[in-house]
Amino acid sequence: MVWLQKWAMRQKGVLVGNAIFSICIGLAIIAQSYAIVQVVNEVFIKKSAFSATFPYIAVLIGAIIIRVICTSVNRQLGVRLSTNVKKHVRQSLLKKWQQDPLQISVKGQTGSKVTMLIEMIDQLESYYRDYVPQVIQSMLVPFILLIAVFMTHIYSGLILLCTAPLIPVAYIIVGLQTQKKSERQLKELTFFSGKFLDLVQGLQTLKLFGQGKQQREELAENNRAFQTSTMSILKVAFASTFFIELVVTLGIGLVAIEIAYQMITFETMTFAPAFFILAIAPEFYNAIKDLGSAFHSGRGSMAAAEILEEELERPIEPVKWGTQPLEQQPSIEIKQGAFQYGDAFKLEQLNVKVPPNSRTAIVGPTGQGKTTLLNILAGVYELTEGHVKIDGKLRQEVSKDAWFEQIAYISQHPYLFTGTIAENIQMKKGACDEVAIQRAIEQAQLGDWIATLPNGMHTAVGEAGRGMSGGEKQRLAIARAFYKQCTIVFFDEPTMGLDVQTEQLLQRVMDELAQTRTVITVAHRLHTIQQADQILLVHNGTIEQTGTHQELLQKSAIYREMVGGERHEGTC
Ligand SMILES: Nc1ncnc2c1ncn2[C@@H]1O[C@H](COP(=O)(O)OP(=O)(O)OP(=O)(O)O)[C@@H](O)[C@H]1O
Repeated sequence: MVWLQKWAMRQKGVLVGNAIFSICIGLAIIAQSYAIVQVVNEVFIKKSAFSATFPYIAVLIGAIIIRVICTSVNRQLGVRLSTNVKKHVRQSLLKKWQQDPLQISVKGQTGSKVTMLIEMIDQLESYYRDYVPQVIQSMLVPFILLIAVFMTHIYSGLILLCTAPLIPVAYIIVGLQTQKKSERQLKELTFFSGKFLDLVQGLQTLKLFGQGKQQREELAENNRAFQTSTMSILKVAFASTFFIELVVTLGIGLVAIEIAYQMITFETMTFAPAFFILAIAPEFYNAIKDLGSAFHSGRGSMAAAEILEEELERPIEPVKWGTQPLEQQPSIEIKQGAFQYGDAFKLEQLNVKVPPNSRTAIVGPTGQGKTTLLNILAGVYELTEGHVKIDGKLRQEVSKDAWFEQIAYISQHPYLFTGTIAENIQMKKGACDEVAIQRAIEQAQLGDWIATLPNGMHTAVGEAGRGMSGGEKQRLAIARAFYKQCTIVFFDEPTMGLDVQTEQLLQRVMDELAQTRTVITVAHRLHTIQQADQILLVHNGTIEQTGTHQELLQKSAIYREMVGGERHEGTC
């Protein structure tokens, strides 16, 4: 709530406009009621000529026009408020994610991020478009009407004053009851959207593993849970509407009885003020009641706000960069480094030296932090302790652009964009340097395969590389590294899925890449490991051993075990 208000307060001009037009609405209601009362008074009580009512009819028409215009302007101001706030929240979220897009992209579901950026921010709309303008209107209009009633007849004013708070009380009770439910509903929606996107992306894998039916049932179950929580919120909302209507009817009834006593029994009131109060009373309650419908939609925004606030406040540790250029193929060094994913997993006592133009293999049992170490070296993650040096300089002194110009990163599942093979290699759309791309294709040993394609390097690859084998995708990613003329290659070697021929082909390509470049590989294959100048054995949350293949065979039992497994099974 405070977070939502904070964003609204940044739009002071719109809020002041809302207040001014709300005061105008209050005054227009008084003028409208006064004019109606005077018309009836002139025609039925005073029995005047109809022409005597003309000035009041003019006031009545004027008041109605002003009321309609002010209400419409207030709505437009609400739309402007919500558009401005949504734009600013979206910008803040993007700005936060841009602090370290690499880190953000490797963490969490893509679907959840998309839901957060689009649907969740859209859910803020009802709070700013309906709720905030209505709160301002529902505070000012009843206040103005109450003053008018008090000035006309004090006891009627007191009845309105005593019964009116019951309406907000009902809303508060409903709000408290629905808060937890709407938070749960939103979490279910986020989970549902994320899961749906994941299922669509992984449809082929699920079908191949015969998991289609089970996933369909799970999705239906999530859908039912979302439906149930929506219905339980609606139930509370309907019950509250009944209670509020009861309060309004009783309030107007009490005012009417009191006025009747004043007019008939005590004869202390004439027709005109009595009718004026009766005309104002429903307007008074309606102005407070309108808050209700806006309040319900406002509550939905609060749950979204909580999730967005949490995301915006969540600290991220962006990798720190500086401005110094890199003039040569740099060395990389980690000194006394430590890294932690929340409380879950920790790597510590990291000490690594990677000289230029050397081959480093990162090995270790599964889940020990090999990819994490590769990501630290590549500048995807920041150390929580210690420091990284590039070319002898602290990483926070080196220019980020200079670093990313030097490196290529080949992950286990390289992403291929919609576009041609050439566009995928040069990593941008449009005209390309065909000679350089052809050279990279040949170096990545993709030439024969591309020659069989109808449009050669200009053949389109489908979204996410559909239509290409795992080995072809890997080689296309390697072609990117050749084309880029990088000096350091980070490679997360695929653990499985490549046939022996493709594997040998990849090895030859990697050997060629390594001739003039620094290559740092998460290695699973004996060939890669044996070729390395140094091997980092990641185990028990640290780099347990460093050395060549022969040295590690002598020093480490776990290494001997892993390499022994490789001889039999093909991978470590
Ligand atoms: N973004 C993340 N947030 C929290 N924990 C993570 C994250 N990424 C990885 N982990 C955890 O950190 C540990 C190390 O993961 P990492 O991928 O570096 O291991 P690995 O040795 O490369 O594994 P594998 O050989 O199976 O690829 C694992 O326990 C993993 O579950």
